[in-house]
Amino acid sequence: MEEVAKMNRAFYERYQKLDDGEEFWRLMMAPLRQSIRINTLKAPLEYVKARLEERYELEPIPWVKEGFFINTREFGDMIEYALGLVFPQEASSMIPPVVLDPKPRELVLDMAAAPGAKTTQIAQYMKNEGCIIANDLKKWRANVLIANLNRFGVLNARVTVKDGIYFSRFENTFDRVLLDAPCSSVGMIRKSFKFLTDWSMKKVIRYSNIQKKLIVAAYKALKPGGVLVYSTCTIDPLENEEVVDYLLSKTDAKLEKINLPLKSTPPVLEFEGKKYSEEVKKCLRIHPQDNNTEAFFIAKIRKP
Ligand SMILES: C[S@@+](CC[C@H](N)C(=O)[O-])C[C@H]1O[C@@H](n2cnc3c(N)ncnc32)[C@H](O)[C@@H]1O
Repeated sequence: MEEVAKMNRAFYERYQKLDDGEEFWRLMMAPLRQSIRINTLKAPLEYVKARLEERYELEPIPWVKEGFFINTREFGDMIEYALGLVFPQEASSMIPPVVLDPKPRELVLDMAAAPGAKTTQIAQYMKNEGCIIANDLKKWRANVLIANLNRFGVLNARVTVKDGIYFSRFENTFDRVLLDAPCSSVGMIRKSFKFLTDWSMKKVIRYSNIQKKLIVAAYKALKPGGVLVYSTCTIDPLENEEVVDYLLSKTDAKLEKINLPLKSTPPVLEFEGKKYSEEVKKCLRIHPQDNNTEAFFIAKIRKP
C-alpha cells in the first residue's frame, strides 16, 4: 500500500475508496501468473496439451477450455509458440471472447483489435468460418495484428485502420461486436509499473469520453438480437459502470448476466457522487485478488 502511495498518491487515494483490502493492494502489485491459450485453428487441443505436458506443468483456467496457467515465461525456445500453436495471453483477457460466444458463419466486428489476442480467440470459436472485421485506430498496431492473424492461421478476418466511431454508419449490420476499449490499463500494473506511474485522473476522464463514443458506435453497428461485449482491463468506474450506464440511458440496450466459474467483485452503483443504474449489477467486475489475475471489467449487452 505504502509502495503504491509512494509511486502515485492520486492513484492510491482514488482507488482506496473502491477497495481498501490488503489483498487488493498486494495483488495489484504482484507479478502475474503466466498463462497461454491453445490455438485450435492449427491443431487439436488434446494434441498440443499432451505435447506441452511432456515439458511443462499446465493448470486449466476454469473459465476457458483452451486456457492454461503454465510454469514458464520462456517462449523464445518453445516450438509450439514458434508454430503458432500457443498464444501467451493473460487469463482474464480470455473472458470477453468467451462471453461474446461467436459462431461459425457470423459477421463479427472487433472494434479495437490490435495486437489480436482476442481476434485470434474469436476466429478459433468461429472455426475460421464467417467473417471478422478486425479494426484498430493505429496503423503500427494493426501491423502487429496482421502478423498475429497470419501466425495463428486466421483465415476469416479482414483488417481495417479506422477510428471505431466510423462503424456507426453500418447500422444493424454485425451479429456480434467486441469493444475491448482503450483504457487506463490499471490491470496491467502487474505487467509493468509504468501503468501506475503514468496514471492520472485526466487520462481516466479522457478515456471515459472516448469509450462513451465508441460504445454508442458499436451498439449502432449491432444487428437487432445481436450481442455487444464491452471490456476494459481497468477498475475505474468512470471507464466501466459509467460507460455502460451511459449506453443504457441513450439507447434501448439491455444488459445480460454473465455466468462463469470465477470470483468477482460487486459492480459499483455509486462512486464519488455519481449513481448508476441497478442494471449494471449484471456486469462482471474483476479485481486482481478475485482470481489472482489482471483486473478486468466485462459487460454483455443485447440489442432487442
Ligand atoms: C485494449 S487494446 C486492444 C487489445 C486487443 N483487443 C487484444 O485483445 O489484443 C485497445 C486498442 O484500441 C485501439 N484504439 C484506441 N483508440 C481507438 C479508436 N478510437 N478506435 C479504434 N481503436 C482504438 C488502440 O490502438 C489499442 O490497440
